[in-house]
Amino acid sequence: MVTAASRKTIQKGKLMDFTSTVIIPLLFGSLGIFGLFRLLQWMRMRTYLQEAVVVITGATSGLGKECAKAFHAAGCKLVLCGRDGEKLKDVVQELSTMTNHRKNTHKPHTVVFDLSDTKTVLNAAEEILKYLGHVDILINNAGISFRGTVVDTGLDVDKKVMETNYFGPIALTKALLPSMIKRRQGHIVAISSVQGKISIPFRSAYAASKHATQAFFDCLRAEVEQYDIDVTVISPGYIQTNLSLNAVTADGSRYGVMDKNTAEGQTPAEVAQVVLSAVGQKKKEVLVAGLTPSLAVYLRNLFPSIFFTLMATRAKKERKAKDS
Ligand SMILES: NC(=O)C1=CN([C@@H]2O[C@H](COP(=O)(O)OP(=O)(O)OC[C@H]3O[C@@H](n4cnc5c(N)ncnc54)[C@H](OP(=O)(O)O)[C@@H]3O)[C@@H](O)[C@H]2O)C=CC1
Ligand SMILES: CCCCCCCCCCCCCCCC(=O)OCC(=O)COP(=O)(O)O
Repeated sequence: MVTAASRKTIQKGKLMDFTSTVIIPLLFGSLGIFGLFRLLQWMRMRTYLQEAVVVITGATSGLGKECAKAFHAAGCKLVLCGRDGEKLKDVVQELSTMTNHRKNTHKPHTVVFDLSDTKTVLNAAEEILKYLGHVDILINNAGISFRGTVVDTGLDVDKKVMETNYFGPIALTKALLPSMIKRRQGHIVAISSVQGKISIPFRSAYAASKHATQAFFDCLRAEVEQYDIDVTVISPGYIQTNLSLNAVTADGSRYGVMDKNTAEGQTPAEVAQVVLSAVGQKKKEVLVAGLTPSLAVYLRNLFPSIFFTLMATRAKKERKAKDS
């Protein structure tokens, strides 16, 4: 006779059998497949980056310097670009003392030029190609920010920000592109910003330059896919760098303030790892930001009028705080 208690024991036994024969193998199988997938991804990325010629602009500080460390440790042949030769030498020296990397690293080459001066940009591209023969990955990182109202800002300031953040990087990209097309190989990276996707008050020149960056490199991606050239646009939120200190103001002077948002942002080393992995995985675009900036991007696209109202309120509040 089958009692209620023995029926329960049979059911429990069946459940245990099911768990040990189906659920557990399935779980371990999935973990195994996931692990294998990650391992293959890592190996592909390692092969892609090892020995790759990587040009990084704005390598003297902040995100550019951390990218230099990350790509150097990955075995890339670096070309570090900046305005200040001495600062670049210091970065090279710092890289040579790095110990936590694999053995096959390379001493970086340095190129000094000002991105806001197109002629020097073109000379630099020529020098890079002459010295290394080709470029595998170009990381357009250098940039400056801006603080000021539209009404008080001279056009020369708008132009300066556009020259540094937009015309300089696109000039360098255009100068290196033909050799990439010829080789049917290359990867162009643009360090944009969340402000390439949303515009916030008192950042007109900066947000405009980053929107232009986003648009240009999106067009480029579509045009060069046929030559097997990749384009990655990275849009970070706040990073703990000198960006706000070095920002230019309405009258052209240096802002010189470390903003709270900047000081509380992600570390440049964290963001550099995201850049490395995005490049290694040939991602088309990556938003690297906290919850509020990420939500702001969605809000701008899904409910623009709410976003515009919030920005107008923010502008009034900031203006009031400044005036008082
Ligand atoms: N920090 C942040 O919160 C965020 C930064 N970004 C972007 O990250 C990128 C790197 O900035 P970040 O590291 O934060 O700031 P930093 O000010 O620390 O670094 C900027 C770099 O750009 C270089 N640079 C500036 N102007 C020129 C120029 N005319 N010619 C050549 N190089 C120049 C600087 O060189 P020098 O040492 O000579 O001044 C420096 O190496 C920028 O494109 C920025 O817009 C994006 C989102 C957020
Ligand atoms: C559904 C709820 C949505 C809530 C959204 C609220 C919107 C609030 C506005 C948030 C604005 C975020 C701005 C982020 C800007 C940013 O991360 O910029 C990165 C930079 O490039 C920094 O440069 P800066 O010179 O401005 O320091």
